[in-house]
Amino acid sequence: MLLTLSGLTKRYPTGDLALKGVNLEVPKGQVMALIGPSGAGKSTLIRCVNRLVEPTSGSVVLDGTEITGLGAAALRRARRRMGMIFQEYALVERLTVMENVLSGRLGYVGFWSSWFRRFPRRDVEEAFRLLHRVGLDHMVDKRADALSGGQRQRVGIVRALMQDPQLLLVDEPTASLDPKTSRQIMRLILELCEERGLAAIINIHDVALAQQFARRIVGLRAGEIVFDGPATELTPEVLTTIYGEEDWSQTIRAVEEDEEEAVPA
Ligand SMILES: Nc1ncnc2c1ncn2[C@@H]1O[C@H](COP(=O)(O)OP(=O)(O)OP(=O)(O)O)[C@@H](O)[C@H]1O
Repeated sequence: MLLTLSGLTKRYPTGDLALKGVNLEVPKGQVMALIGPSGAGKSTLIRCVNRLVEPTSGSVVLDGTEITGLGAAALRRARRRMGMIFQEYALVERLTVMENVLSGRLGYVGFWSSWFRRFPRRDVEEAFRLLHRVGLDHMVDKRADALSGGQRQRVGIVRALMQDPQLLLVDEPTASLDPKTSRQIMRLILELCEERGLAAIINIHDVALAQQFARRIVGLRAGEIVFDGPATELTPEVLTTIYGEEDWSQTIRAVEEDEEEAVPA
């Protein structure tokens, strides 16, 4: 098993119990969507995996390494195996696309080399290759603040992949994107995971998108897993269990199949 969460619990200093003993296993190469109402604990769960949020109790084991309990240096090494993609892109605005992408290698490159922005040639070549893959090779020298939302998210994806991770932690990747760009970004993440045998946990608000792109769906409600199964089993009854009473006929409308490529030619 690539990732095993056992009895994962998080109580914030405010007293909020955000996770109540979550058990979850993610095999190598599996892409999983995490859904649930606002405040269910989705972001907390994702952030507990790499200890951006410190779990109160329970354990996180990644590929045999117990993440909980690692000291600072070992945690830094372990985090290289987990690529993180945020909703808000988290790019450095005044740096170029290439500089933002190469910053994904900072955990590997020595302090002084990175200070002088000297990166090994193979890192630069890999960056070009990945930027080409996501359709941004013509934008390497553009500043991050000159990019559209979808382009920024692609840079964020490439930066995460530069670490050569085993697991992607993806927190609301489409929250600030229009519906068409959202589908392109989700498709791109799925394709890249497939190509590279990468596992992913994707926290996503949009149930229809989750259903369209992820085979496995995990539903969180008030800090507990209340559904774990294939997207095809996400019935109105299940959605009521996750979100409470509502009219789901609109939400689980068949998402119209669009034939666009994830990356425009
Ligand atoms: N830094 C924090 N300090 C205190 N309480 C927090 C903190 N972050 C989250 N919480 C609380 O923990 C619970 C879970 O929050 P979390 O952000 O993980 O949920 P979520 O499912 O990601 O929600 P959303 O979909 O709205 O982002 C909520 O009750 C929230 O108020």
